[in-house]
Amino acid sequence: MERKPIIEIRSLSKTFRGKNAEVHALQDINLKIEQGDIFGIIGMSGAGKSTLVRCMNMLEIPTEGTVLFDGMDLSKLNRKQLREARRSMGMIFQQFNLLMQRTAEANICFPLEIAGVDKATAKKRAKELLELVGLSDKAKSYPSQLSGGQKQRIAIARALATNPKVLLCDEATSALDPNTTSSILALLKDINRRLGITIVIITHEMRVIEEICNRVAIISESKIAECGDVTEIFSHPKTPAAQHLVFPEGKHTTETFTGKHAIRIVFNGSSSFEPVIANMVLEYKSPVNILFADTKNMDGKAFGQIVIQLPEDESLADKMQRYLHMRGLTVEEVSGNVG
Ligand SMILES: Nc1ncnc2c1ncn2[C@@H]1O[C@H](COP(=O)(O)OP(=O)(O)OP(=O)(O)O)[C@@H](O)[C@H]1O
Repeated sequence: MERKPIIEIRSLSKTFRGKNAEVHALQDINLKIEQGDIFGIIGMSGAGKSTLVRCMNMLEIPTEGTVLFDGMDLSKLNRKQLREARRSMGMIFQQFNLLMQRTAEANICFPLEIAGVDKATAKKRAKELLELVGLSDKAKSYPSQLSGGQKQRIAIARALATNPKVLLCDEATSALDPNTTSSILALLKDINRRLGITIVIITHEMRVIEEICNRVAIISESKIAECGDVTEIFSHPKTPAAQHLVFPEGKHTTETFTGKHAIRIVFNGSSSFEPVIANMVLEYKSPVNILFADTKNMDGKAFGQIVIQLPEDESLADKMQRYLHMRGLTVEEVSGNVG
């Protein structure tokens, strides 16, 4: 059953007009982000990711096209309505953007003060949120006294203060070390599960998509190159932009397979990361030649591809192919370049 889109983008383009030149930052973008998604938008630097996320809350006004938030066309709202809609979309940034002269607690209270919430209620909410992000003991600390990961936790608490339906994250982990990145991603996942908040993540890091997203859009040169379930895109990247992200340069082989019975095994997450080829060799007591391999283990599931050369013997090669099929793997004969 299709869930309701919380954000829908239709035929969106954004052109920046400078004195001498125009930059087409986004061209004909169409996207549906459904309620409860952790939706990743990945692309190289300059691809248009930040512009896209800023168009979602109208921090950037699209040149053409429509942004529907919870069914409302944002371009049709008056200023007051747009302010209200924006309160339903929290945002966090790479550089945290905390107010340095305010304590952690006062930073979290800030959007509530702007929304006209009384001080006591705002403080109570800040206390709950500090607990949620695991920093109850830092209420009175100033940003300069906090680590990067702690600052991002405070920024997340602040973004959640007004009970948003969506949390927009613009490179939220790019300034953090790998361990801190993991802990922030785990917190975002927890927020998504416990509070049902839809999360949109802009990133240039594959690991962010791998660790927490269920849907992904790959943006390349101002356009959406591919969009879909993370498992589907990772197992069958179709466009060069997606292939480049999933199997980065250097991992491709330029070798040409001319021999008989070269097969490509695609791991699409439906099988666990068991040593399937080793087991097959043991079962049939005949070696196979691994010609190319690029697999990754995500959540205990295997993704990627391996190209192997099966034995010359037709009936044995046939049996081996069936063995692999039985284990839920996609197997196809290849010749030529597999990269
Ligand atoms: N305010 C602006 N005025 C003019 N050009 C802009 C403006 N903002 C972005 N651009 C241009 O639009 C293009 C897309 O930029 P954007 O910041 O959205 O990319 P990005 O994918 O987020 O890249 P990065 O990860 O490096 O931030 C770039 O060519 C950028 O120079």
